[in-house]
Amino acid sequence: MAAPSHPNGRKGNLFIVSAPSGAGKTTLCSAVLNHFGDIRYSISHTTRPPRGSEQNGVEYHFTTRAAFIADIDAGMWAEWAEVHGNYYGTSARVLDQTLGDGQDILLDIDVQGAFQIVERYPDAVTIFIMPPDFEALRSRMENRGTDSPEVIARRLENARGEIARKDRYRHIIVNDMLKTAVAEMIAVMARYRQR
Ligand SMILES: Nc1nc2c(ncn2[C@@H]2O[C@H](COP(=O)(O)OP(=O)(O)O)[C@@H](O)[C@H]2O)c(=O)[nH]1
Ligand SMILES: Nc1ncnc2c1ncn2[C@@H]1O[C@H](COP(=O)(O)OP(=O)(O)O)[C@@H](O)[C@H]1O
Repeated sequence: MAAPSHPNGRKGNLFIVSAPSGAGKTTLCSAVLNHFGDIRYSISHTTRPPRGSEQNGVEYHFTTRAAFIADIDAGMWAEWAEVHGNYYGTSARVLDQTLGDGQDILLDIDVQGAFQIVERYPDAVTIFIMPPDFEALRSRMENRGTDSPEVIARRLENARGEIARKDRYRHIIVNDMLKTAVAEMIAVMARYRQR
């Protein structure tokens, strides 16, 4: 049997990052994961189609609505939600195994999913990424060039509701200058990792 990666049998840290679409969450998470090098990224399952160069099993596990719903009934999800018209979910098995091995893990999930995880794992460290202003969200999504105008409009509409719930997060980071936001997020996470 493989030895647990943490010698004290301590559980891993569970970091949750949420943000309205276009705030820069994906960019920030990949910078932070690169920096630490030993934090696992939780690959969600989704019914949304792949965009740009996304690959199955890398950014997401892409699945069908029928398969996703069957997995709800089978109790496979630690949390799941419908976001911008698609289903997204986190595997309970992967999450419990990772934390049990003493391995830190980062979840990039929406506000509904974040609250479900906090119910189930009260020690979860929640981080909300804010854009500097609403206009930045629009221009970042437009510049990213991966979504249709209809998809962008829907995501902008949903952003207000997501931002309205930001105060339930332990940490709020404004992603104005990318470098500053990355440094801030690293500092927040490093504090928990030292405990
Ligand atoms: N509840 C939940 N939300 C997720 C999960 N994976 C991704 N999301 C959220 O779904 C939303 C849309 O993600 P995505 O389609 O990748 O677009 P993005 O907003 O541009 O990153 C974002 O708020 C993600 O944080 C998941 O497993 N569960
Ligand atoms: N601080 C920033 N300043 C300007 N552009 C940014 C910043 N952070 C991210 N971006 C850009 O904004 C777009 C959306 O970022 P992304 O990380 O995909 O957001 P999200 O995952 O939150 O939807 C990308 O094209 C990204 O390069």
